[in-house]
Amino acid sequence: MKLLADENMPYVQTLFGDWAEVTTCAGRDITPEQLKGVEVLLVRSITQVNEALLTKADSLRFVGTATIGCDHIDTELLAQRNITFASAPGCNKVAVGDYVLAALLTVAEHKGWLLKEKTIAVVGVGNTGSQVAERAHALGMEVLLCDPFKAQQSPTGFVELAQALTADIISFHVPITRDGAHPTWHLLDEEVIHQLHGDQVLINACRGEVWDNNALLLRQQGANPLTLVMDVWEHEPEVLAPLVKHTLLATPHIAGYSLEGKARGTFALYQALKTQYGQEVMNSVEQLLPTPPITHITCAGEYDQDLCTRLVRLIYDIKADDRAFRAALGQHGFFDQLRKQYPQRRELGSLAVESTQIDVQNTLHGLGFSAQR
Ligand SMILES: NC(=O)c1ccc[n+]([C@@H]2O[C@H](COP(=O)([O-])OP(=O)(O)OC[C@H]3O[C@@H](n4cnc5c(N)ncnc54)[C@H](O)[C@@H]3O)[C@@H](O)[C@H]2O)c1
Ligand SMILES: O=C(O)[C@H](O)[C@H](O)COP(=O)(O)O
Repeated sequence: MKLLADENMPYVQTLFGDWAEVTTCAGRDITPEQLKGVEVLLVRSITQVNEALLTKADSLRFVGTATIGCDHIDTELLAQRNITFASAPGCNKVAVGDYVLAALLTVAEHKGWLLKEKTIAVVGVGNTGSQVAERAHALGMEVLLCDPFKAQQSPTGFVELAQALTADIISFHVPITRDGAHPTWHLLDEEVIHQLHGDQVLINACRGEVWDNNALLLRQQGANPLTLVMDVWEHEPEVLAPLVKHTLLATPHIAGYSLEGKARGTFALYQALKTQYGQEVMNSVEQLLPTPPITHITCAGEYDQDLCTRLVRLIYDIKADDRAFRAALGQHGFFDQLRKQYPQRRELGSLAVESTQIDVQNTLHGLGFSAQR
């Protein structure tokens, strides 16, 4: 069986190499010719799987995306052609939670804020948004949840977008949608951007098109710029370069790029594909992962935001990602290059943190660290 996979997908050879003829290539460059005779196509979010790509894909039986977002896949077309489709919901939600936590602590350091005195609005309370909300609760923040679809099912506990937009920090975790009752394309449009006040912080770790980047640039060039954390950009891999110097943190769509998150993405497709072919599956992704560089730490003393910042940076230094982005900005192909060469990043849960004080221990676990190894 011929299997073609994106080269940025770890563990493809390990999981599929014994029963498929595996070829890998750059996800943005897959051509219709390459799909001739291919039965299984495994992509990440940068491959547009549409009519144009599938013109010569006569043998294609299975398409999988090792990502949460599916906006790059024409799922109707796949259904029409009887091609099984699988994605990896939730695979990198923990990594996104880690990313936003690291961003919050860096924002707080920059602004001299105590996060427990601040309000955060989570817009989109699914897999990734819930991770962010949990960590913000553990930080002692007031958390506003905004999700009109979830609010329909359980009307208490959610706020309207207008109220969410009054929070000190607003973090976006919605899929990109252009239709329906609550489309997210340019959810943050010129009008909304204009209403925000200069002390507010915006975080986008979902899809670039949720924010109107040109309108944002205009706002940032004015008298009261916002504090911005941008992992995703309109028109990736292009970036509106002048906007970068008006961001506090800028990264190349790597919020979900923990080793665990990527491995879970490939593993979800392995399970779906093996099941389709009636084969036995390994049931845990853990056995694929190497031992993390630091596995265990004991904390003395009280919990404070500074301790939290130091512990998070031990595992994930978001400022290093930001520095690499700014250093490479403008070089040809820099965005994809940074993603391809992304260093191995582990999740906070790979570190077991112990403290003799139960409240410190509980807080650190709420932030995503493990208890015992
Ligand atoms: N930057 C990254 O590396 C990265 C990683 C993972 C996911 N993502 C993106 O983040 C998106 C969200 O991921 P997820 O796993 O949380 O998805 P999810 O489907 O679990 O949750 C999305 C939530 O958004 C809500 N929603 C939809 N439209 C809304 C609107 N107009 N206002 C408020 N809420 C709305 C939905 O009801 C749902 O609860 C993905 O679709 C993907 O595009 C990015
Ligand atoms: O939707 C997702 O899961 C994320 O956006 C994912 O992390 C993107 O990774 P990529 O497909 O760009 O490698």
